[in-house]
Amino acid sequence: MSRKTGVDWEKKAKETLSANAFGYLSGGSGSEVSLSYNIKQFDRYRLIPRVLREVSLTDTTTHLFGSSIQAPYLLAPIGFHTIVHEAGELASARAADAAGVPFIQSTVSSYSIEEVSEVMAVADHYFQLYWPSDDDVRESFVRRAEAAGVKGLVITVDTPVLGRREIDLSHNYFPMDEGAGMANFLADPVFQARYLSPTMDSAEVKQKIQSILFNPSLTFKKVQQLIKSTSLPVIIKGVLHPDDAKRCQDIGAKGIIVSNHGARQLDSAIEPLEVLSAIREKVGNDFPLILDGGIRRGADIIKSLILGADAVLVGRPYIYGLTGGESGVMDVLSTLKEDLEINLKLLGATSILDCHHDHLKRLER
Ligand SMILES: Cc1cc2nc3c(=O)[nH]c(=O)nc-3n(C[C@H](O)[C@H](O)[C@H](O)COP(=O)(O)O)c2cc1C
Ligand SMILES: O=C(O)C(=O)c1ccccc1
Repeated sequence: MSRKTGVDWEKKAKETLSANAFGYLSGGSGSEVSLSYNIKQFDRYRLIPRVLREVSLTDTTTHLFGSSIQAPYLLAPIGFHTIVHEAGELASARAADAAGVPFIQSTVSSYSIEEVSEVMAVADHYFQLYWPSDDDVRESFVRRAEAAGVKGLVITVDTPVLGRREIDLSHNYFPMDEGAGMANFLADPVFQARYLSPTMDSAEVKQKIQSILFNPSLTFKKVQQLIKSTSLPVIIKGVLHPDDAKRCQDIGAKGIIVSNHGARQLDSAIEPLEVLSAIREKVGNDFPLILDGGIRRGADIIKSLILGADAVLVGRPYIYGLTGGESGVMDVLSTLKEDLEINLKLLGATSILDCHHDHLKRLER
């Protein structure tokens, strides 16, 4: 990835983190075709500005799931933040809170749902669920998220198994080996009672977590049952086919995240922007769609919004920023906001609602 937001946090991450940790963060699956196309997807479109529009004031705020957010992006769920900085998710969540944009906490976070929820005062806190293959642990995670007051559940469905990431295989690296990503399990009463014993060493604990982390037998039906059983809105992450998007809508999901998991799951998975319009057409105008993968600049956000997204997720840029702790993440978020504001003005728009199809052209080549 060659594009940067503000300070070159990617370079800083590469220089300061171990090759193993940086490889894990930056890498994709298989031949990494999707990884490069996630960045290039935005270049197939050009923006057509309109002039003389009085753009001295620009408003980047929008509404998502009933909340006002300061800019149309959220921090993507990323596991294992303490491999980057000891303050981990607490720093990222505080930075999101300061920027007034939501933070989506991963199941494999290094601080628990309860600890992250404590540090978020203003912005929305979402919990991303990797559906454990043990139903009682899953149930316990959902009840804890409800009790902690999270805004919604994000269920990731593109990970029945982990994608094959050659960089990690070549390093024999798994971030849990650094003690990261286990907090939600270690703090869970059901997990503790069922899987932990005082004589266990850390290798055994990790093995227990990994043995239940993913669930290849998940179906629409099971997700529908969960939707019915919780008071929280459920958003489904990792959908790329319009018919799947429609099924998510039909089973009661409140929105979906159009995503190829930052090109880390299916090798050669299609770029999210390529399927966005068809998904929007299928689900209608009133169903929230969030796009992620390769968002690096304000113009990428504008193109996503024009093609049908209500908001986007930002992944790697902020996790690289976390090498500078909370202020590093804040720097990434404020640079992105500034870039979005400047580009809205240059487009001739005073708000994100002003971004329309007549501002966009898809290139033939
Ligand atoms: C290091 C890393 C860890 C990730 N961990 C998770 C995770 O725990 N849960 C999840 O749903 N997605 C996870 N993702 C995927 C992101 O939520 C998001 O889809 C992706 O990073 C977006 O692409 P971008 O990094 O190009 O912005 C992870 C991505 C990265 C880079
Ligand atoms: O790295 C990832 O993308 C990811 O989602 C993950 C989750 C759990 C274990 C390992 C990787």
